[in-house]
Amino acid sequence: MPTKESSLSFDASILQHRFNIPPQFIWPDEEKPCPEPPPILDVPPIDLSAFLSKDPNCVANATKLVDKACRKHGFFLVVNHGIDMKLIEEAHMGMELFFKKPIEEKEKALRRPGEHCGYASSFTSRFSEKLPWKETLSFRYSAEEQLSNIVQSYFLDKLGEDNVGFGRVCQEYCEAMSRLSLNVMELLGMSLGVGSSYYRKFFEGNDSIMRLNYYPPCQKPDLVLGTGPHCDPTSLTILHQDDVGGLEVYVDEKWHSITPDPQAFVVNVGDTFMALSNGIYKGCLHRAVVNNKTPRKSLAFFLCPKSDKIVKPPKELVCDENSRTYPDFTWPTLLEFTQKHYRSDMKTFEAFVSWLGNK
Ligand SMILES: C=C1C[C@]23C[C@H]1CC[C@H]2[C@]1(C)CCC[C@@](C)(C(=O)O)[C@H]1[C@@H]3C(=O)O
Ligand SMILES: O=C(O)CCC(=O)C(=O)O
Ligand SMILES: [Fe+2]
Repeated sequence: MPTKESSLSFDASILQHRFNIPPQFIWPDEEKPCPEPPPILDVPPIDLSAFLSKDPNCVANATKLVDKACRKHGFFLVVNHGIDMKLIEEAHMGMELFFKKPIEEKEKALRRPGEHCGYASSFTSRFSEKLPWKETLSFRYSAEEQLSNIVQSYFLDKLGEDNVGFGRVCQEYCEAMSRLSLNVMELLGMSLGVGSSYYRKFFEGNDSIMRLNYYPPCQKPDLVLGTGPHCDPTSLTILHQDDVGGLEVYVDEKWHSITPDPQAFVVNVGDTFMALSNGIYKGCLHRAVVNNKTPRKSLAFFLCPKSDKIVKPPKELVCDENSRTYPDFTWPTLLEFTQKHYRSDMKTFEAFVSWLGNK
């Protein structure tokens, strides 16, 4: 994990107008964006309220669609989710205002080496090549009662009074995402045949990560990537993208785009849930491309278990035909691996398992 300090700071307000892209941002030919717009992935929207109504036909339909999607690529859309559109719009507006602030103000929350929270501008001090064309702000959310104001306190402490209003919006947004995640965990539990409460209980006290992604325009969008190809090492990602487009998923040996739908959340399985399902459901490969005209924003809620939870599949999913696929681990160990030892990509979990074995 290269951590040498780089003199280059990704001041989006400057870089987005440059035609000569610094080489650190240029990806190798085999990883560059597709020369032509990729095909659209046909992802069936899952009606979450219908599933939660417990109507047998709705439950059967939702679990069938989720099971097929998660065995194949780990992505699905959730609609009729019950999250207030006003809250989503407030989060996007707050993000727009935050990332337009002067870099000196954003860097009050600068991510420190080895930590996952904070503001980062394309990780210039973290990686020395294939830099992502994005700014991010990441912070911790906990569903535990005694940490019920952790998000707003983070904004006040790191970014000051001016940002406390946005901190309140992010606090409410994370609470809504936590509720939504637990409902999706009921759906995944039913789809895997272990019942609606198994995974819901596992994530009740979740200790998750919220990430705001801001992708400035780039004058040479075919040379760079907003976010490089990867599987999320976390358990479940609930992502809301704006209407610009740029999220791509690797399915059937080729990249596909996910059409933006403001009424929908994109949900994807991460490596940790892959382990919780004993490899039955797959974490899937995805990335984000940028364009030369419009900034793109996405809100990514990464559901993670409490630090003391042992990640292992329920016994119902372990049998002679499907023996244990991965060793027991805790999420903080995998998180530390991604922050201090390995840059997450499409092979993170494989690298983590061998690193664990050699510890
Ligand atoms: C635990 C995490 C590490 C990353 C943020 C969350 C889940 C996704 C990971 C990430 C986005 C995968 C691509 C590489 C990465 C470095 C990035 O582009 O931001 C990853 C995040 C991280 O390590 O900060
Ligand atoms: O911005 C997007 O659409 C994808 C971002 C992503 O994959 C991530 O932050 O893990
Ligand atoms: Fe991701």
